[in-house]
Amino acid sequence: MESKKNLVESLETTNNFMQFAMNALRLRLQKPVHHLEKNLSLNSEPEEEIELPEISLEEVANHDSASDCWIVIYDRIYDVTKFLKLHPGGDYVLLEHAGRDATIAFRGAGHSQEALDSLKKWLIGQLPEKERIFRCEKPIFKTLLPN
Ligand code: HEM
Repeated sequence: MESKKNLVESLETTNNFMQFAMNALRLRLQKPVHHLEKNLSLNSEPEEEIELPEISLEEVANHDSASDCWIVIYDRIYDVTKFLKLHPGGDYVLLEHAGRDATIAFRGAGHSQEALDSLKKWLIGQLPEKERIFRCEKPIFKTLLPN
């Protein structure tokens, strides 16, 4: 009887310990992930908060031609009109996305770090908070965001 009681006690202790360990692990996992989410970018330097003018998708859609070409990449707006003829991937891939979101195509093309850095040159604004899907509280994914 005594040994049964001991066994039950020991099982309870083990159970408590396992719960404690699981909670500790959960906390341990939460911390770095949260930290990473905040700072994830291809550059090693932490992302700076940039004050950019807000431009809606409706406004972006007005700039959809070779003489006036805006595209959206990771919730930011780029005026690529002057870049069309310079783009190593050709102007047509940019024109296909004129006035629209080009993030998936941009990501799919597997651009280099240099290409990601060069985005800044054409940056003119960002989507309003409610239209963002990457740089927002519950993004689709947070990896590979350019600064
Ligand atoms: C402002 C936006 C963009 C910038 C600054 C940019 C920049 C560049 C750069 C610098 C390269 C040379 C290779 C590299 O360094 O990765 C490149 C290649 C390429 N880009 Fe873009 N790109 C932009 C948007 C896009 C978009 C929206 C697409 C859509 C599919 C695209 C498709 C390609 C492809 C297919 C290549 C490979 C060309 C080849 O190797 O023959 N790019 N881009």
